[in-house]
Amino acid sequence: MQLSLQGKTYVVMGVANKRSIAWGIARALHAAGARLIFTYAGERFENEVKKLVATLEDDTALVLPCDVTKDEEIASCFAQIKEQVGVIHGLAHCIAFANKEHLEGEYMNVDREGFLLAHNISAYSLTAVAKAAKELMTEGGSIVTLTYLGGERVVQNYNVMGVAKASLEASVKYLANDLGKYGIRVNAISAGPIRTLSAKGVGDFNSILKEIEERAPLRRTTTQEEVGDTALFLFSDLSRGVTGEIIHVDSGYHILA
Ligand SMILES: CCCCCCc1ccc(Oc2ccc(Oc3cccc(O)n3)cc2)c(O)c1
Repeated sequence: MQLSLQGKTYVVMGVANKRSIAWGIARALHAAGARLIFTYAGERFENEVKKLVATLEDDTALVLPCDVTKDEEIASCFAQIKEQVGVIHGLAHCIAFANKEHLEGEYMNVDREGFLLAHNISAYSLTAVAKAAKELMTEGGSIVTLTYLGGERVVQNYNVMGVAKASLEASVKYLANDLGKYGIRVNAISAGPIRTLSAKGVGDFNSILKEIEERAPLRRTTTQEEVGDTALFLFSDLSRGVTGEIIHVDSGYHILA
């Protein structure tokens, strides 16, 4: 058993820039020899993603648009992937969104539209892409998504994103149950806070980084590379017995009261 992904193909959804966790995952998979397909949502990310992918010097990589709020975009994206590569061995789902004004202050300020938007993009999208990816994972495979402690217990300001992450984490388990018989595993990485473009949308982000450096068992914050390495484990055969699991890569912070 080993960590090599030579001859395998993975879809990485959600790279926005070089600080994205998705990019940390992509670099780990690339280093292990995987072929990568990237999807992004919104024209504004296309150039940034293509520039980043070019640095991998892998001309087999593909970059496709995929707005996960539209079923027809998911269908056409995976139809293109099927046409170009045929079989995939896994998918990294690094997609979430909530309106910024609902990511500070009181949770119950959220309205119906904001609640549904957060759940549509941050929770349902995993189920939607898993359904499409399953058809291409004819040799089995592994699906990994990203979650955060605020989905397990109250973290001030995380608010509706926490409620959506609770839904995402339950989805991981129900999808693991459905897909196990097809040889497909479904897991989540619960990452400690990392200064990404997304993190800019959450209120009082800086104070939580400081608290982690002072109190987390490892006395330091989480890095993109650490998350990438755990994702590599979850995509490799070394984790062949693991499914429906949430692995915390957070310097141990989640064990504290
Ligand atoms: C108060 C909690 C501090 C730690 C938050 C760690 C974290 C950082 C970023 C995370 O990912 C998102 C993704 C989208 C998101 O919604 C956004 C992001 C930017 C602008 C905007 O309008 N919405 C908020 C967080 C995430 O799920 C968790």
